[in-house]
Amino acid sequence: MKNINPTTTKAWKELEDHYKEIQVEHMKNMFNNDEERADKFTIKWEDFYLDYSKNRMNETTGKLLNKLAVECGLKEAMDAYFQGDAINQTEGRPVLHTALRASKTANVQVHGENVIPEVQEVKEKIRTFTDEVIEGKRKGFTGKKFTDIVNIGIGGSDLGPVMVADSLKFYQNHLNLHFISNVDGDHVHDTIQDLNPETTLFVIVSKTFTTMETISNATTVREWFLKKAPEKEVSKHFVAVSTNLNKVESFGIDPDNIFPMWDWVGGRFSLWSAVGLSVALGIGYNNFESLLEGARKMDDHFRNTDFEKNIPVQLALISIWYNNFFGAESEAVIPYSQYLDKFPSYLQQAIMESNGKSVDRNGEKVNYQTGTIIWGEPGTNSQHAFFQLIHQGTKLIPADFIGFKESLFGDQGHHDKLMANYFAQTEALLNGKREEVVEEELRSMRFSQEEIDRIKSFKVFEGNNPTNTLLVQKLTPESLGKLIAMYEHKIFVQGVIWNIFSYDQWGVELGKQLANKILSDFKSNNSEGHDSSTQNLLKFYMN
Ligand SMILES: O=P(O)(O)OC[C@H]1O[C@](O)(CO)[C@@H](O)[C@@H]1O
Repeated sequence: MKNINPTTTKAWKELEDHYKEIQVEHMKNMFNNDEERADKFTIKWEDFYLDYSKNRMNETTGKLLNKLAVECGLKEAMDAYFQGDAINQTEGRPVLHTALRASKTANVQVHGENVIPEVQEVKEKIRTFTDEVIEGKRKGFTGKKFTDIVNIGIGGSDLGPVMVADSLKFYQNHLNLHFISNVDGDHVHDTIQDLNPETTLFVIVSKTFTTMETISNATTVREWFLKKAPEKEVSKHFVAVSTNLNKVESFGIDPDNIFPMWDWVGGRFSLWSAVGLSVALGIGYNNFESLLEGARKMDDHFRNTDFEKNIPVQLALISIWYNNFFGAESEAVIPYSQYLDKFPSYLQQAIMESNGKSVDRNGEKVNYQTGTIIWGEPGTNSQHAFFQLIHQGTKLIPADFIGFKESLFGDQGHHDKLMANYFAQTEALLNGKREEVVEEELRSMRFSQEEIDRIKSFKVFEGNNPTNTLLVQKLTPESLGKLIAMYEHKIFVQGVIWNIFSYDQWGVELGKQLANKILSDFKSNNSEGHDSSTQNLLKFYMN
């Protein structure tokens, strides 16, 4: 991979000059001056329709952004990513979540060995296990069928599975899924209080099996279970997903109940592995396979499509355009589906843990902005919460609008209302509302000229707010797989151009270390050795 400071490329310099022209242009005029604009900035692929014409860009912008990608060596980097080069250099590992959904006949080499047969073996294990639990062949210690599945994990070992389980709830079978992540005891106790140990299966997910939150929650749950069942029955009710087989066994989990994962899969990209076991249990193995199939199709699209028509590449470049040239700090993701409620928080980890870096691949401090802040909520709820700021605030907030042509329950009346809002918002953000229109409207409502002059400025919308509109046929396991993989590849492209390592997360370590120190301070009632603010707070807490 090339280690190029993107600001030193020719394309960057040209984009800086070009920005000065675009910055003062209103998108409304861009549409008025070019009848074909919408078609030019649309990518149709499978059941995805991406319209990115409502962005503050023209054809020159597109060309320069693509040139930037070429100069930063994106194509070579993509080859390195898919073929298993150790692109996670600070941890010396390849980044191969794509291998988890590759076809059976693929050949992906890690340290000279094809990993696909191993991946297939674990998938078979997931299939057999989930079928047995769903069909009631695998039973609890009193011979009853399982009714509840509890996933215990945090970060990538929670957010991916919980988001997918929530998003695909429509496809869920009779098993009830629960997720425990926070080390807050109220989370675990609130969850287990209504559960029956005889019919509950616990899936402990931790890549390292050392994470404080997960091990604490798993231990609490195990103690709770042992109040009702003898020790030997743990094997019927506890399974684990991890790379750390020794630690799992010493926790007391039967080796047959361990689903391995690999260090070449990052936690926040691991839902495609056995980390998705709870999902497979909840929606059945075939639906889980469809999720993977969708992601594989997006991998193929990303790998084999020219940059100009490549969905993840275009989304990444547009995001860089706003982040690095317009100075936008955040991006909103607004799914028009209540089922995608957890999608923005899933993306927060995926995007911010990956690209929230300030040192480049040469170990130098960067002199440009990197990772964006991600936030969002489903439409239409978000419209009644924070859209005021997007429409009339002082900040530029590019937004992705994700919608579906078909609703799942088929209530067309509701769906039309939902989608009317989805289309209306992007139109309003684009066009805004001019002063003359406001005046006209107030006049027709019989406001006096004096009143009109007093209030009209508050009712003006400048518009020119950028959005990407992604319209997908229907929310299915396959289309969700495509959607997640689309953002995964967007993350990759941005990391390449920003010349940062997207697949480590050293920034979360310091807090963990200090928490362990403070925990031991509690035991000895010691508040010394901290800054005076922390010291005062510790004293107040401990006394
Ligand atoms: O799966 P583990 O090892 O318990 O780690 C959980 C999470 O902790 C992190 O390392 C840091 O938050 C994430 O990257 C990871 O997804």
